[in-house]
Amino acid sequence: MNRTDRKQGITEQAAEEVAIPTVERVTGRVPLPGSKSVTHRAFILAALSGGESVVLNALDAEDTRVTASALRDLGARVEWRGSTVRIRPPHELWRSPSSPINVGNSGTSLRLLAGLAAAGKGTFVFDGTARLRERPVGALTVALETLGAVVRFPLKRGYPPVVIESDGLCGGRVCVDASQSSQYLSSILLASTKASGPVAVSWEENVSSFPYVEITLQMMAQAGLDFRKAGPTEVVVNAPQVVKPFHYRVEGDCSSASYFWAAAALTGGSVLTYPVSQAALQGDCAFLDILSAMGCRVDWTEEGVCVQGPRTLRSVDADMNRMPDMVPTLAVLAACAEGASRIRNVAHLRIKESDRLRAVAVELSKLGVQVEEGSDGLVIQGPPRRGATIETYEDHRIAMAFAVLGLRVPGVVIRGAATVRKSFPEFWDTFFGLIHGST
Ligand SMILES: O=C(O)C1=C[C@@H](OP(=O)(O)O)[C@@H](O)[C@H](O)C1
Ligand SMILES: C=C(OP(=O)(O)O)C(=O)O
Repeated sequence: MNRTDRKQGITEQAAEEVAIPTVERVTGRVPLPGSKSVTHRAFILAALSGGESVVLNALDAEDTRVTASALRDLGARVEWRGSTVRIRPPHELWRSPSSPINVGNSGTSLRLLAGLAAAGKGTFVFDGTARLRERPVGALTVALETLGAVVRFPLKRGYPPVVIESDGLCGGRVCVDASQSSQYLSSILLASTKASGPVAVSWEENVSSFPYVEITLQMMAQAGLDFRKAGPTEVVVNAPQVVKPFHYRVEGDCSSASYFWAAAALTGGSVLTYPVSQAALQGDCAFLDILSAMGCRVDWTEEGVCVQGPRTLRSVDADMNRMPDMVPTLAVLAACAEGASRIRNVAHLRIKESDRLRAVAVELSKLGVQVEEGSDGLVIQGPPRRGATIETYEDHRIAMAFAVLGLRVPGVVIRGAATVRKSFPEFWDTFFGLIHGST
């Protein structure tokens, strides 16, 4: 792909290989798509409502389309116009689709929808890509069984395809093992609102990615659902409840913003991402604290947040358990920082779209960066010494993070670039728009 092609719009051409030009300083403004996590939850809360709800600024990407189409399979009416989505759940309980519900490689869709379906009556089968079949769901189904569902795994115990037979969930007590994924706990919390009686949902302290559970609880509260904290690791959800139909505006996606913050950080430039506010629900906004620790200047404005990169990035030692999706972004910054950086406590990165610890380690090594791969983290010591063609393992976050690194390292080519469609279909247009306006 040459520069002229790039100007004509990468996304339309679904380019598989994209060469990244180096840029002196990246400066500019970047409009953000709606948050993926908030969009998934807004759709599911709409499906729990008693009439038509409207979701504004919804993220239109592969994964949120997966959730929308699964809700259709379950009998909801979903009308998508631009970034406005109208959802009306069926009058009766969820219907059992005649064929498996295909959730692609969207872990959030699989886990949140499995709970939602189990709250209905019938037989529900969830399946997806080859990679999804390697992403576990067993601890969630154990919790659903505690609440009365019957679960089968036709291929491999604990992994999709998963068959859920349910006659509705009962009330009671359930302890969720969310050490592999917070999505199990989010799923049980949402599904519990449809149980036949109140559900005391508890968890161990080792929940991974806990801020996503906080998004779930905050959005349940915004939707008017009744629940109370019964201790540091327990919430009692009142049930059965119906959400009042609502209009909801989705905030900008902080995880998508991170690539542009990183572009400023790596090039000593300055990028404003908007709309996003300090009151954002997403835990990934805390990535800004890490950028500050690395020497960036972070300024919140009325519109959004501006990141300005330093002359030299400082290394960090960071526990990234609470924001796993930010690890590829942090890894490429660490590769250009002074000294060795350590990324800790993210074993759950091995069960994402790719094994992200392995993918980051292998691809950084190709660039001549020294990387030590541990069972649950990485030690990274730059600088990158050469360009290379980067494999993306069908993982959108590997594609976007290494594109940013290419702004500093001559000769980086991203192979499998179209994978960004999972969470950010306009990524390449936004990225090249920004760098063409920069020096
Ligand atoms: O609930 C969510 O919206 C998500 C939770 C996180 O997954 P895990 O809890 O499995 O780490 C995150 O990685 C994913 O991108 C979105
Ligand atoms: C892990 C991710 O998503 P999911 O778990 O929904 O597939 C992600 O977007 O990085």
